[in-house]
Amino acid sequence: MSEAAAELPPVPEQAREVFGDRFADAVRYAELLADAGVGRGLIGPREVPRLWERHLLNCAVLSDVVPEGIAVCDVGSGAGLPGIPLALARGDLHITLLEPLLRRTIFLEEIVDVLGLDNVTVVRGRAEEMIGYLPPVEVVTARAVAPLDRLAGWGLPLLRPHGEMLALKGDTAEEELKAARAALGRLGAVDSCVVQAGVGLVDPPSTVVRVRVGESPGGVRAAARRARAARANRPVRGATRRHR
Ligand SMILES: C[S@@+](CC[C@H](N)C(=O)[O-])C[C@H]1O[C@@H](n2cnc3c(N)ncnc32)[C@H](O)[C@@H]1O
Repeated sequence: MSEAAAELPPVPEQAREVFGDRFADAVRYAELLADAGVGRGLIGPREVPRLWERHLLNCAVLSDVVPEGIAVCDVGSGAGLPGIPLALARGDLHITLLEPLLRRTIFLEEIVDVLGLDNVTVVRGRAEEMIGYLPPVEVVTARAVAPLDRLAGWGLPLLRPHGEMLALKGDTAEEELKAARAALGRLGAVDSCVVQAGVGLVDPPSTVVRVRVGESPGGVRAAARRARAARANRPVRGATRRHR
């Protein structure tokens, strides 16, 4: 065990409730993050003592606001947050982990294999280049990827009509939403608000900016044109991999 992995705190009681029959896999994921994740520079060693509260549980409780049996795209998944905890908590979802950096997608592929996550696909690429290339999804998730207006420019065009983007944000969520409202409108958002997830389960609850698009997510055609041009100059790297 690495020095960082030795810092892993005891598993909190709520983890059993949140992860249900995938509890043991969630523990394994925490261990892999603390060990290989830190060793390969995908997560800071200082995060290890708070891996459960601040990362695994905080992300898994997104489950509260995700409908059943739908397709989700986690934009800028990094070491798998929030996509992996969500996939563990919710075997009914089909989750694509979208991440541009090769060493991160390699780690994600390994995690998917080790945990036997047959509801997860790893795709290497930048969100703005995937518009019109990835099948549209009902929900886009993201944490710590970009300010809300930029994130919306990448995430909303990946949605189906009436889909939602769920962005995990901190204390500045209301402020960010206020500042981004005009941009969201131009991108076809018809509703946006800040909600709490995991109330009574995690303390503090996770703060989620929820942005819903209408019948036709605005700017999709133009964004798809830009994405096609970007892909033509820089072909999509790596393969889309479906785990069954
Ligand atoms: C600060 S990390 C956050 C990772 C993870 N979501 C988390 O919360 O730990 C931001 C991630 O977004 C990815 N990223 C940056 N620009 C992106 C883009 N245009 N499309 C998709 N992912 C992007 C980066 O490669 C990186 O893995």
